[in-house]
Amino acid sequence: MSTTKKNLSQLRAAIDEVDRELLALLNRRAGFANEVGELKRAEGSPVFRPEREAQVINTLQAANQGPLKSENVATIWREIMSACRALEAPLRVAYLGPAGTFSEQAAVQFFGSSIEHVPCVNFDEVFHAATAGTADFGVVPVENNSEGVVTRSLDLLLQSPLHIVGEVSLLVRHHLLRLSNSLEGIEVVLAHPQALAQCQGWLTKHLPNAERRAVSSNAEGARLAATNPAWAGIASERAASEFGLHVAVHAIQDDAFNRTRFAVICLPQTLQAPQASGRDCVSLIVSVPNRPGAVHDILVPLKQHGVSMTRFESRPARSGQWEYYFYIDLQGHPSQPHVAAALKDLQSLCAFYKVLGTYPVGE
Ligand SMILES: O=C(O)C(=O)C[C@]1(C(=O)O)C=C[C@@H](O)C=C1
Repeated sequence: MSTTKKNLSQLRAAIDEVDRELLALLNRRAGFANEVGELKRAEGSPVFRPEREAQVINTLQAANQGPLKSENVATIWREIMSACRALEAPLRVAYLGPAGTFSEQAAVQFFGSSIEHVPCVNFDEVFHAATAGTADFGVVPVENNSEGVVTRSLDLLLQSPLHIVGEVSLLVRHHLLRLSNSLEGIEVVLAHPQALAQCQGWLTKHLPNAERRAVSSNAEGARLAATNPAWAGIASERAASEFGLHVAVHAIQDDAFNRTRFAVICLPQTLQAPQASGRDCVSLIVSVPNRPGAVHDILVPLKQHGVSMTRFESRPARSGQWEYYFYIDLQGHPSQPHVAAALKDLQSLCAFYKVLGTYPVGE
């Protein structure tokens, strides 16, 4: 029979003691990261090493004996490494702002919260910031599982020197935000066109007479909704607290599992393609000669070499002809011989071939 059960104040004292030890250990870790930063500065190598961060988390998850859950281990160490990284050099990340957008949430989910925020007014500016060097990385949405591709992002990827080094998938819940807590008297609903589209069923049913007004971002819609009691925005809870609004109705998106995939982009000199992580993806843009069977032909090398295609999208080439660019995602890493062979054969069949990036598959 145990007579040594601790009471609340004893347990809190034990927690305080562990926290002091943790703090000392974390600062020791941060000291090593500082030294890594000095080495990297001396050799001019990139501070952010996603494959190393993935390795740290995988090793700890494998060693974890609980009671902490595996996903908590990942969340905690993502933040620890974000803080250590920030000691090595500040990481500037551009995304569609203002504060409170899902793009900002995606940036923090990928890099942790110790980053310098570079909010931009549109996707073009995100690409420009990462190209011109006012940001080290950009985070842009590329696809939503209910609305399909984000066409502007895809078109910008075609023209840009930036490559994709990572992806984040975010469960997107849209809330109806306004100054009051009811649906009475809403005349205008303001949001990004993607959000309006993702909530169109709900809006038609519950606010059939309200005007739907497209604005540059959901957070901008929320900001405007805070200026007029007859206006409502569609945005995140974060945006509600940012602009002092009520969540009048939670989760109004038509698809309960509404997910958006974001690409993390940068110049190749900022970060080269991450090494193989074991679960990787290659993104390509190709076009084929305008002849019968050409689209079918590009699928043949994939089948021959046993490479799975996880995405196939088309965008008009705007050549005045009925020509298209195809956006293709393949499973694997070019360091794997069967993937390298498939890419080589595929390239030989294409009139245009651009590798957008090779990166670990997002969660
Ligand atoms: O191992 C490195 O290269 C580090 O800079 C250290 C560290 C870490 O905190 O563990 C920090 C940043 C990198 O993205 C990867 C890992």
